[in-house]
Amino acid sequence: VVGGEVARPNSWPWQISLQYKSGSSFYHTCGGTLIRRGWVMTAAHCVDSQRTWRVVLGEHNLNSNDGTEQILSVSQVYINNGWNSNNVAGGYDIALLRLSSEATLNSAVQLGTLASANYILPNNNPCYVTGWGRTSTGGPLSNSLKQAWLPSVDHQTCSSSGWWGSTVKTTMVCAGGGANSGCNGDSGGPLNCQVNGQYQVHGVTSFVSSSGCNANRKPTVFTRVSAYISWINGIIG
Ligand SMILES: CC(C)c1ccc(NC(=O)[C@@H]2CCCN2C(=O)[C@H](CCCC[NH3+])NC(=O)C(F)(F)F)cc1
Repeated sequence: VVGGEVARPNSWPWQISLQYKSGSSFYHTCGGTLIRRGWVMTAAHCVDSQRTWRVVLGEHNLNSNDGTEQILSVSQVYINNGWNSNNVAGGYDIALLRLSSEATLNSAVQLGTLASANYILPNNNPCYVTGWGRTSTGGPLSNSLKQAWLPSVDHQTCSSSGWWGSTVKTTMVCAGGGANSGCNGDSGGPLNCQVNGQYQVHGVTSFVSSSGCNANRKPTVFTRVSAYISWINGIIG
């Protein structure tokens, strides 16, 4: 997350850290959202390689014991059939992770509320991007979970010339486009938008400009969760 601030610990209790094993250690690689006690939603591009994954719930500082963490392994990865790892602009950048055991819900670990099927955010809807991703283009990951104010940008604006043009599809959500943005390592995490006074998960962090995370008029692009509700329900039942 570029810009914004460190979040109050566990104030986004559905945010998870997706980590992969290398040697005898695990490393943060992506974010995700806890959507059922045994299921996490993330980005397909986060899990389209063969690795040993684990999910950390109730995380705040990646490098210290907050006392609220629950570490669960991943028993199955479901990548949307439409995903093409050579074409992030094609969309379908969404995956589900079956956890090997169920999360315990408490003040630090809660389920995210997903957007309603087919719901389209109006322009400039209040939203926050959250994650442990780079804090500047090419910079380091954040030790602590960050949040940044990132109002939605409607498709008409986001797909116009000077913005993303035809790279962005209607199955995506844009947000930001100024000084604040998501950045590498925030992938797969939630775009948290306030609808009817409730924070709901409307996006899965998918891509930013390769010329810079907070490039002007290149909003952070998210998979539009409301386009995939039936796919999600078909898998988690
Ligand atoms: C032109 C279009 C197809 C296109 C648009 C944006 C990009 N962006 C990028 O490649 C930048 C640079 C590092 C990773 N990255 C990204 O945007 C990666 C997704 C890469 C998927 C492809 N392997 N996503 C993120 O960093 C994010 F924003 F989700 F946290 C690449 C291609």
